[in-house]
Amino acid sequence: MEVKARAPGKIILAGEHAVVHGSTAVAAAIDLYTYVTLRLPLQSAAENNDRLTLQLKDLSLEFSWSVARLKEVIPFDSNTSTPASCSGDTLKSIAVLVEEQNIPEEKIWLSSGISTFLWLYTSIRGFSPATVIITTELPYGSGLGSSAAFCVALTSALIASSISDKTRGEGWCSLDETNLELLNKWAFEGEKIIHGKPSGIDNTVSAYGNMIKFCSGEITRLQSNMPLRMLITNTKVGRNTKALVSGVSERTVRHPDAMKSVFNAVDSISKELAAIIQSKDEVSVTEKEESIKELMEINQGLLQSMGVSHSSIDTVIRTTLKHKLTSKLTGAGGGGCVLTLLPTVVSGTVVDKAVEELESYGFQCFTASIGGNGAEICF
Ligand SMILES: Nc1ncnc2c1ncn2[C@@H]1O[C@H](COP(=O)(O)OP(=O)(O)OP(=O)(O)O)[C@@H](O)[C@H]1O
Ligand SMILES: C[C@@](O)(CCO)CC(=O)[O-]
Ligand SMILES: [Mg+2]
Repeated sequence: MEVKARAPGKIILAGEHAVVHGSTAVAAAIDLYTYVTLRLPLQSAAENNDRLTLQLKDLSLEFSWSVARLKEVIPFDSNTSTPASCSGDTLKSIAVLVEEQNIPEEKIWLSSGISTFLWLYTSIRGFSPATVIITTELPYGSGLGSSAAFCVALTSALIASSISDKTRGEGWCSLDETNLELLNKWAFEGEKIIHGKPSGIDNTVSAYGNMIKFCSGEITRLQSNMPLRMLITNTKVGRNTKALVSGVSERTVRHPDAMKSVFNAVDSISKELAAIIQSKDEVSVTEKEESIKELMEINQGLLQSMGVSHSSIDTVIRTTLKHKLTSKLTGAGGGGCVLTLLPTVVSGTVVDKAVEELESYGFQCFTASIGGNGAEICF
């Protein structure tokens, strides 16, 4: 039997990091996906194929464990109906299984993803043999939610494999609300292994799609009433969300009052941004874009004060400003991707010039459609 699933990456328009500390944030799905194919051997062939294999196709990497080895190392404390957190001890056991795979040193950043794979797979499907094939259109560790898309696509495929009513040949279809809620909870548990202390915004927007306002786990789906075009620039500076999130927490411990004010300011920015995007007033698109530009500028300043910007991000901001375009980092920062608002009045020539200059620094620029579908499955 074969099941496929896909889940989108995301951009955060306002509120990253502060959202971990209870502020509001606004995020939208983008049309770049992570795909998972789950192949289960036929019952009769299962005894001859007793391995769990993970293929990361884009990286030409394959990892494989015998089911007997998994049973030997992972304590069986899973329960398929209620998502639970991976305990520190289980994570240590899983780390042994990951180490045995001798991941190439230059790809060692994959370890947390592979641990997450083993945790989610064995928790949801137990110790059954399978081959799981993963491909992605998202850059790894760049602020576009590659970790969340990975967790959401994987849990979608795992949950879909146990759905009895499999309507075949109908192309991509969404999951029902109950399964969406379930897979989002599992994906959040997976994100905890990768991010340490995630807010849950990335897995939620990847699971549900569209554009959302998110605050302390509460989701409001936003209906955009204006065109919103963003240029995405990948600085290609590698970074790690877990380290950046913990850096902000440490700063908050050192300066609680100052950081509280920063988080409150971000909360106001996200709420104002959500209101502008949804507003049906007579205010012109140009005026709305001017307000969004200013909010992005203030948000970037506050991200700077949280210590999560980077010289490569500053270069993108300075370069786009030369062309009168406003930018802010998106996701965890520290390098990764930067968003630049492309107002409706801006000509293609201006954008082309800005892109040419950005690419001359070795950055990669692209656009993506904003606010599309969330997780989908296909039989
Ligand atoms: N397709 C994938 N296959 C395996 N592991 C993945 C995949 N995508 C992401 N990961 C794991 O997620 C890690 C990157 O997650 P991280 O949260 O640091 O960045 P991001 O999710 O791309 O950015 P952000 O969290 O800022 O949106 C990788 O180091 C890897 O462990
Ligand atoms: C930096 C952060 O706010 C967003 C990463 O895309 C972390 C999180 O919310 O989990
Ligand atoms: Mg992430």
